[in-house]
Amino acid sequence: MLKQILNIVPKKKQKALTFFFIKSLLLNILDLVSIAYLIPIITLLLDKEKFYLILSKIGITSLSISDNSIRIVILFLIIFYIIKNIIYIRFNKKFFNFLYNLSNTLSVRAIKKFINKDFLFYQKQNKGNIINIVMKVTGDFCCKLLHSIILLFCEIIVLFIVVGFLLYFYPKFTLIALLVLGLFSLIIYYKKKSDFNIINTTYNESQTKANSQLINILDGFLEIKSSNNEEYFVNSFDKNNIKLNKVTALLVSSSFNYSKYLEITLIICLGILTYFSFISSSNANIILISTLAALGFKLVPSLSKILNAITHIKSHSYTIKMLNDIHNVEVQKTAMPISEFSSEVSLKNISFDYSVDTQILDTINFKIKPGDFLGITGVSGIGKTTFLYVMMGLVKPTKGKITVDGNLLNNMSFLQFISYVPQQPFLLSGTLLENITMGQTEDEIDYEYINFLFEKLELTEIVNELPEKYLAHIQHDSLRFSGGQKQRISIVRALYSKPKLLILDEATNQQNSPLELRIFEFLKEISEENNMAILSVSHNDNLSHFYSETFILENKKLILLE
Ligand SMILES: Nc1ncnc2c1ncn2[C@@H]1O[C@H](COP(=O)(O)OP(=O)(O)OP(=O)(O)O)[C@@H](O)[C@H]1O
Repeated sequence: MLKQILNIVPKKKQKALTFFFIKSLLLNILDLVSIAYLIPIITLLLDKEKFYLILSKIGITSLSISDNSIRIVILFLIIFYIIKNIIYIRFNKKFFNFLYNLSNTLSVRAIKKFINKDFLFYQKQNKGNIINIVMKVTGDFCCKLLHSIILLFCEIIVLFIVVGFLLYFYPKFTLIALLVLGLFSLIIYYKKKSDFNIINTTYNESQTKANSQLINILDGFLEIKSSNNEEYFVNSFDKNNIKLNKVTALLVSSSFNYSKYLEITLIICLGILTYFSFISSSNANIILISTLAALGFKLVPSLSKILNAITHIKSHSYTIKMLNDIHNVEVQKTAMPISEFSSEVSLKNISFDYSVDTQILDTINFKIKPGDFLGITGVSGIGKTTFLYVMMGLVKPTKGKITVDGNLLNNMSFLQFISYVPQQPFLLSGTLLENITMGQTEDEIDYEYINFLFEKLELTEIVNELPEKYLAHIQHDSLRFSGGQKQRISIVRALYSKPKLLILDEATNQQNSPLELRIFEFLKEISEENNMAILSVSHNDNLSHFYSETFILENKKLILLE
């Protein structure tokens, strides 16, 4: 298990983790030392005479302690405690800062892994699961699992020291206490074992399901409304969310209650000890009682921390499996410096299937050159979008090769000189401007060109009506813009990056006919001016006069229409 955990923690952070472990251990030992100091002081304060008597028994006879020295010792003790606690506070601050920082590093890796994987991987992903990994699993792994493992090791070492000390001075009592506490811990462990498994599996499964149900509700608002069955969707969310909250309650209450169970056990031990007076020398009793009282301060929290740590480790072990391959970020490298697309993109004998028994494209040959305006048509579901995915470098053809300006495309990655406008326009959550400029800084933004494109796509009036203009905030899937307006905003976004090849996948099908024609007029104009190629997939025959060549996709083949 430790090996798997270390595989998840980046190498650079492993060193820091070891450092925090050592520091935590030293602080725990310092804590113990502070308690060891407390024992003679309590004894001294309770009964000075007996303290001398005990000292004489261990051979110290010449020591005389004045009230003044006691005051100094107490002052020293107070200062020692304050310093120790300040060091502890600073350590905790740094340690949690480190753990949450590590959690963030892992979340970013998880996102990178998602965004850098190939398109087919992306299509298969359950968004609820991705959100779970990025927002919860990484946090649970660092702040619950890793933290608990470090605590567990430190506390076990401290416990060994305490038990060793007790065994040396009070073997009989310690053995009985060990027996009672050991038995108690075993009972607790077996009683809670099934709970740990339930918590672990519930966190593993129900969080993803609850997230998915929530996404359904957020994204499917209108669909759910029209089904008139809101109750069903809320209940589906509730069913998983309640499971999560139940196990969290179990986990939190266990954490709180361990120390209470331990206190009961300790009190019983102390009671038995006092009642039967295990040791013959009455002088030593006061030392023993004060030792136990002082150790009780350390022992109870220490044991309670151990039980807590075990609970958290067992309950969050699911995170290891989920983050197992987090570092396998396959950044999709381009096999060649992406060519400028100065002469042609060529597809030779391309075949493609999503699975063995469903071939979509069969031995297709196709070429597009700068300045071309080509059209593709074909019945619904025949594979037009799939063909575009292959052409853009998003999915790897099963057979055949793609070349750009004669250079073979080896590794699949989105070809940078292409802008793609999909059937369903997607507006990001952000301002209208951010939706166009897609991450450009203020200095880089070409407002003049944006104004020009908005004008040509007949969006200027719409923007002018918005109080915040280009800075109007959009929620994704917002109904603030109509379907047609969203499509036009998507076309502006695609053109703004000045692509060499514009791919339109039924990108204007929500426009009224005259507007669609005007958009195509403009596209033809801009294509001629900038030598930009356009490949348009559409069912609309009225657009065919814009194309120099029209193809039809049928029976898995791309055929040129004469
Ligand atoms: N990721 C995928 N896994 C398996 N099959 C898929 C996948 N994506 C698409 N398909 C299937 O491939 C076929 C072609 O789909 P595609 O979207 O390319 O058709 P299309 O011609 O663009 O359709 P439309 O005109 O309706 O948009 C469909 O039968 C579809 O179900």
